[in-house]
Amino acid sequence: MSSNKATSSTSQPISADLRRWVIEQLGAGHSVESLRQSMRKSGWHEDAIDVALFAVPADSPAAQSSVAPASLARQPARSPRPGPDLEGNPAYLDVGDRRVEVLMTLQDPRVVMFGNLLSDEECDGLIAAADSRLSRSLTVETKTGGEAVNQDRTSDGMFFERGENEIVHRIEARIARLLNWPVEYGEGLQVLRYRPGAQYRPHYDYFDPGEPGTPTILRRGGQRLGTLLMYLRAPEQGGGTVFPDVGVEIAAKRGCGVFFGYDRPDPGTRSLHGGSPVLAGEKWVATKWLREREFK
Ligand SMILES: O=C(O)CCC(=O)C(=O)O
Ligand SMILES: [Fe+2]
Repeated sequence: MSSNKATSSTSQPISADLRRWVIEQLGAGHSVESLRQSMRKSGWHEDAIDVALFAVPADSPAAQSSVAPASLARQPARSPRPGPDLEGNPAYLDVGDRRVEVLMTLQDPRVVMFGNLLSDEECDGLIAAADSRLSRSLTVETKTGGEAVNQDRTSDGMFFERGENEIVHRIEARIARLLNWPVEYGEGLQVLRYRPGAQYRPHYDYFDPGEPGTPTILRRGGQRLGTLLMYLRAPEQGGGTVFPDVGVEIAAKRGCGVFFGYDRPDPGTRSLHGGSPVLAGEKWVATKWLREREFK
C-alpha cells in the first residue's frame, strides 16, 4: 500500500486525553514498553499504540526523559512548525520580492490559501523547464521505502533539485520566508501535469507510521509536516484540490497556492486531500513538501 492511500492502519482514534496520559506516564518514569503493555491489556491495537506513542510532542519533557527511547526524542519538532505568520490577520505577507495575499484560512485542518504567490513568468518558466522531463508519476511506497506507479495518481511529474535554476531558487527562498521554514528542510520542487481524465485520489502526504518502509523514508529528513501546492496553469474544467473531510474544494487558479499543515502523521489532522479529475484543458501544479529536518 502506498503512503498516499486514503485509508489508515489506525482504526482507533487517539484522543487528547490518551496523549496526555502517555506524556504523564513517561514523565513519571514508566518505560515505553510498560505503557505498551498496559495499552495492550486495555485492548488497543498495536498500530494504534504506535500512533499514541509517536504523538508525544518532541518538546514535551516526557519525550526528552531518559526513559523515552531515542525514536520518541527524534519525533517532529512540532513547535515551531511550518506555516505563515498570520498574527493580526494580515491581508498580505511581505516575502521580500512580492506581497503574497492571504485569501482564505481554515483552522482544522490547517489550510491557508494564497494569491499573488507566483508571477505568470515564474509559472511559465517552471512549466517550460519541467516539460521535457515529465514521466508517469510515482508515489513513495511505504511498504518498501521505494517508489511505484500508482493507479490512484494518473498525472505526469518530475522533481527539480533544490536551487536547480534561478526560478526554482527564487521560489524556494520565497516559500522559506512565507512559511518560516528553512530552504534545506524542503524536498526538491515537484511539478505535475494533469491531462483530461487525470487525477490524484484523496491521500495523506505524511508517511504512514504503520507501514514497514516508513522508517527508511524518514531517515532522509524525517516526516513531512506540511505541503505548499502552487498552481501553474488552470484547467478549463475540473481539477480542483479537495479536502473531503471538510467538504472544501480549491480552484486551481494560476499563480495562487494552498498551504496545509499536519502536525502529526494521523488522519485526525483531517489533511486528507486530492486533485479531482481534470475534465477539460491541462492542470499544472508545483508541490513543495516540508520535512522536519534537513532533507539531504
Ligand atoms: O493536484 C492537486 O490538487 C493535489 C496534488 C497533491 O496532493 C500532491 O502533489 O501531493
Ligand atoms: Fe498530496
